[in-house]
Amino acid sequence: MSGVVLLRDVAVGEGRVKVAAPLCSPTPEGLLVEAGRVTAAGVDIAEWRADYLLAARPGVPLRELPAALRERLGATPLLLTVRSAEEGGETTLDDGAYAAAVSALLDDGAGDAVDLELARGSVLPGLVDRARETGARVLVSSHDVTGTPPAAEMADRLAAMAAAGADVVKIAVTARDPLDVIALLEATYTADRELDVPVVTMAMGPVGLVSRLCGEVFGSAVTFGSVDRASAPGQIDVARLRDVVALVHEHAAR
Ligand SMILES: O=C1C[C@@](O)(C(=O)O)C[C@@H](O)[C@@H]1O
Repeated sequence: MSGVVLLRDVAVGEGRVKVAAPLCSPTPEGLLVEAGRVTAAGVDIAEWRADYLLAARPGVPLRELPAALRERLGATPLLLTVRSAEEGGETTLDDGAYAAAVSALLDDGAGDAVDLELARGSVLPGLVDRARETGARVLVSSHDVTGTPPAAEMADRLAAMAAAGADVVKIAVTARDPLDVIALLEATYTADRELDVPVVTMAMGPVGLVSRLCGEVFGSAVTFGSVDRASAPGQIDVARLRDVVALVHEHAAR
């Protein structure tokens, strides 16, 4: 049975599914405004999708920004993410440049947790160590922007993330058919029973929306919605998402 990970005061893997929303602005000024709006919207976790800024301003040092973002977010935990183009993000960095970008942001104190892509195999162990040194919790992730692998393959991938040292494991796939969503939910259920870390899953796209609502029943600990701007297909407004997640917690939890 999955464990619980504390991000500031937010217990991931316990009780109601936690609602996360991305900060996607490509400018520091825009990010600070977005951080204020996301916090005011009452999300449980803010995800800084730093790939938008890194792609718009390659090589620009960001030293004061993480601290300013932190201050703007108050008690809301911050998940740092540099998402690669192959996984639905904006950056086209080779493994070395990806590791350098993530490490620099970690060193500047940019995250209570950091998202590290499983596919970054060769630099992943070093980044896991670096995150631990900075006190950030490690979420290892995998995104399929074209389709949905078989349930067993998704469950294996989630297990590989846990074996790589993840505190939280996460998979996002693209659903083209309701059976894709069923496969994702089966993998979620299996991983939640077999792993001792919180599991986070979602099916992207309109068919996948239902997977963002029912996580507590199948064993997914976090769902992603949007405040101003979606970072993936199928995200809905966090206010409505929070209501549904609370409804499930109240009436339909396992
Ligand atoms: O991994 C995820 C989940 C996500 O892809 C989604 O489908 O909501 C959105 C991303 O910002 C985040 O990093």
